[in-house]
Amino acid sequence: MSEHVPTFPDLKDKAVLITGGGSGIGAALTEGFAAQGSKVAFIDVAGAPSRELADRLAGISRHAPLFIQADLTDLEALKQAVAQAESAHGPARVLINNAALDDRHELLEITGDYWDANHAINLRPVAFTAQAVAPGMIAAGGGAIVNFTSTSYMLNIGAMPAYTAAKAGIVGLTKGLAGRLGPDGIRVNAIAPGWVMTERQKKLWVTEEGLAAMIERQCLKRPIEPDDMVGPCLFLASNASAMITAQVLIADGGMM
Ligand SMILES: NC(=O)c1ccc[n+]([C@@H]2O[C@H](COP(=O)([O-])OP(=O)(O)OC[C@H]3O[C@@H](n4cnc5c(N)ncnc54)[C@H](O)[C@@H]3O)[C@@H](O)[C@H]2O)c1
Repeated sequence: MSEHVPTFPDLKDKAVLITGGGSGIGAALTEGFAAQGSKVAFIDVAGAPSRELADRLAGISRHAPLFIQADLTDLEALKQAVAQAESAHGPARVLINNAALDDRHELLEITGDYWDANHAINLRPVAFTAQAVAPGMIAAGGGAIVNFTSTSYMLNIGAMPAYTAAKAGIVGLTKGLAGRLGPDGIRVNAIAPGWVMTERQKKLWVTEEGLAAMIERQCLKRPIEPDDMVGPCLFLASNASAMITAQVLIADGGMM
């Protein structure tokens, strides 16, 4: 974990639920909240990397993170996963909507079914995880929700229209949820990362030239790592951001 991440005392022993927390940025967040002493539960469809992460963190965390295997495109499974987290740790006081699938797709080839399946992971779970968590969070006295959007939707990228539409939708949803849940003491914000060097990105899309071109456009001249998302997310989850809601925090090394 990066040494530049401070401690947020209010996150200690707090129930935190993270979607897609088994790999990529989500794994860094799982580790980051566990390092704060939070009671972390994470939902992920991928069993092997998630179990490996949970096992590794169990020995070094104040609370062993709880891995719940579920497919978030299945709304019943999503609800059951949230209920399982709640019965283990109590109502979530922090929800991080991080899971996504950034498959590339061609506008001229996509079907209605593809579009729906894409939004079933990239947009719908943000709403329905918030819906499932909200009653417990409200009863517990409030909390914070952080949704992961992306700078990709602001960059006119042509290679993934359903994904970027979903990511733009998350911004609208963030503001709608903030308006609806603010009176109940729940803050809702979004983080828009730039291009983050996860294992998936490196395996599928990162090339030396592509990365160099991105860094050329950033003010800060180094690649963005998953750990770089931890500090902004802890900040928006903690009381340090007590009067911040309905906002999008761009974490892209200064490209936008
Ligand atoms: N990596 C980037 O460059 C980048 C840039 C901008 C925004 N983001 C956003 O940050 C977030 C994390 O991205 P990432 O790059 O770490 O993604 P990733 O693909 O590396 O990890 C996503 C996680 O979500 C899980 N997941 C996928 N489908 C699921 C499903 N149906 N049910 C449950 N879990 C599922 C995966 O198993 C995985 O653990 C996403 O919201 C993404 O849109 C990433």
